[in-house]
Amino acid sequence: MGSGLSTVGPFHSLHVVMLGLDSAGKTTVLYRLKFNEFVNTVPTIGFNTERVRLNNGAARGISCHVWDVGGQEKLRPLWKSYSRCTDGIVYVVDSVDAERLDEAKAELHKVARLAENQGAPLLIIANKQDLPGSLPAADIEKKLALRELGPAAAYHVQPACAIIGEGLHEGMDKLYDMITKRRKALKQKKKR
Ligand SMILES: Nc1nc2c(ncn2[C@@H]2O[C@H](COP(=O)(O)OP(=O)(O)OP(=O)(O)O)[C@@H](O)[C@H]2O)c(=O)[nH]1
Ligand SMILES: [Mg+2]
Repeated sequence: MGSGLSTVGPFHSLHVVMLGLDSAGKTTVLYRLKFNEFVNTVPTIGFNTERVRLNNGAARGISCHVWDVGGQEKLRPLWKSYSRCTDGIVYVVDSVDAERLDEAKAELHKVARLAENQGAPLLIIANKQDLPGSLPAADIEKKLALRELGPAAAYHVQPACAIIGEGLHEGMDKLYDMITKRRKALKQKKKR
């Protein structure tokens, strides 16, 4: 896994873990980012991992090692070990599954509050925006109570559709930006 403080530059790789409830769309996101095409998925038992080349904004050309961990309830105890020392966390939410947003919130807060994840930038992917009745990003932000993660928590909520790939690279660019800002801040702190 990543050092959490690895040098970010064109010749270095980011390590990111992707979490979220079962069927949120994590594996669809992973293969969309990797192959730029829709891949029909089956529920993940264990994890998938791919190196992805980012292609948007300042993140263009950066290689990102993404770990996609199964979201079924029995697999969630694994999240802790996969998120340890990661550069950032991608949390995928099904924007039409309003009934399970409380559950999504509880699982997210559990992971974000782990001591080793304190300060790890968080990209929320508000997925399935193509479906009627999908909640907008602002509603997802409220329902997940992201502000309760504390004033220092860096996060961004990105509306997306993993089926066609809309919003994914924009979101990863935002995550990259948060990761580089955090790195700079930590460096400054060390100097003092
Ligand atoms: N309409 C729509 N369906 C999507 C989207 N993203 C994923 N899906 C569908 O949602 C279902 C679940 O997707 P997965 O990627 O397997 O979900 P997952 O989060 O990896 O699930 P687990 O592996 O069980 O944790 C699949 O049928 C996908 O095709 C989207 O943006 N829009
Ligand atoms: Mg999966």
